[in-house]
Amino acid sequence: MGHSGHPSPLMTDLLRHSGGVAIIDGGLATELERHGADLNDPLWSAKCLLTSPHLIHTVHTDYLEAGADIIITASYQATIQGFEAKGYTTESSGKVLKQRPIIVAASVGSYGAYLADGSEYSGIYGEAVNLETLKEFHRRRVKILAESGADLIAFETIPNKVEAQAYVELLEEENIEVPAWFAFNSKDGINVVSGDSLIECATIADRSKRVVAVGINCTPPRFIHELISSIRKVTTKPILIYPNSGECYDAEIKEWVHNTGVSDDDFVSYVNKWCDAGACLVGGCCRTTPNTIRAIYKTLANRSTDAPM
Ligand SMILES: C[S+](C)CC[C@H](N)C(=O)O
Ligand SMILES: N[C@@H](CCS)C(=O)O
Ligand SMILES: [Zn+2]
Repeated sequence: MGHSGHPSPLMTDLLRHSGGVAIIDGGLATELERHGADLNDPLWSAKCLLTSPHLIHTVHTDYLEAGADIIITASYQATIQGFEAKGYTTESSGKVLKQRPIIVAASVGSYGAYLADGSEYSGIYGEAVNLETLKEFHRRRVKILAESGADLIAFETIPNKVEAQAYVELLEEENIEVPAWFAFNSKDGINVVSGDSLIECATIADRSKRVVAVGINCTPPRFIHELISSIRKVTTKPILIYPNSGECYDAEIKEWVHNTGVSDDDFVSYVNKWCDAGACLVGGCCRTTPNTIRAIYKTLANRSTDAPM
C-alpha cells in the first residue's frame, strides 16, 4: 500500500490551515440553474462561461461565504471539441488569479461528460474509445488548464479504469506540474460506475506522484463510507469525497429526478463518519448547494482538531 511518497505541500498546508479537514464546494451547475441558467446544452455548466460569467462569479462567492476552502471551476464540460462545435476557434486561455488560502481546482470532466448523454454515469464508451483516443481527447484541454493559474486539476466523475490510466499517462507525458486529484463515481458502493474495480482505479491514482488526493464525487451519500474504506486500503494519499444528493440524473431531459435525494440534515449526518473513516477533503457535488456546504462547515467546526487525517 502507498506508492505515494511524501505528502504534497499543497495538501499538507491546506489541511494544516483547515484544522485537519478541508471543505470542497458544492454543486456548481445546480446553483447556476437556481440562478436562472438553462443548462440544456451540450456544454452544460460550461455554457455559462459564454453566456453568464457573472453567475459563475456569484456561485463561487456564495460557496466561499458558506465556508468552502476549495472551489471547482466551470470547466467540467468545457472541452476544446465542445467549444469548436459551437464555432469557437482555439486560443490560449487567460490566467486565473490565485487567492490564498483558497484553492482553485480546475475541473476536468470525463469523456462521458463531453458526450453530453450521461455517459459519465455508465463509463461505457464503446470499442472505438481506448487509452490512446482518451489521451488525445483530453491532452490540449489539460495543458491549457495546467497553465491557467489554477492550484490543482480536479479530474472529476471518472467512471472507468481506462480513463484514469489515460489521465495518469497524460500528466506524465506532458510533465504537468500542477497537482491533480482523481475523483471516481460509483452506483453500488463497491465498484466505479462502469463496473471496474475501485481498488484498481484508486491504485492507478496512488501510483502517480502527480496525484495528491484520491476519492469519490457525484455518488449517493449512502455509498460513501464503504468506498472510503476501499480506497484507504490502497493509498496513503488524502482522501476526498464530495457526494451528490443521491438523486438520479436523466440525461434525456438534462434534469435530476427528485425522489431519491437526501436532505442537507441527512447529508451532514454522515460527515463525521466519513472523516473518521479517513476522508480529509469533504464537500458536495450535483444538487448540493451553499446551504449544504454551510452545514458541513458547522459540523466540522465542532469537530476536534486532532481528528484522524
Ligand atoms: C455531471 S452530469 C449531471 C453533467 C451533464 C451531462 N454530462 C450532460 O451533458 O447531460
Ligand atoms: N463540478 C461539476 C459537476 C461534476 S459531476 C459541476 O458542479 O458543475
Ligand atoms: Zn456531480
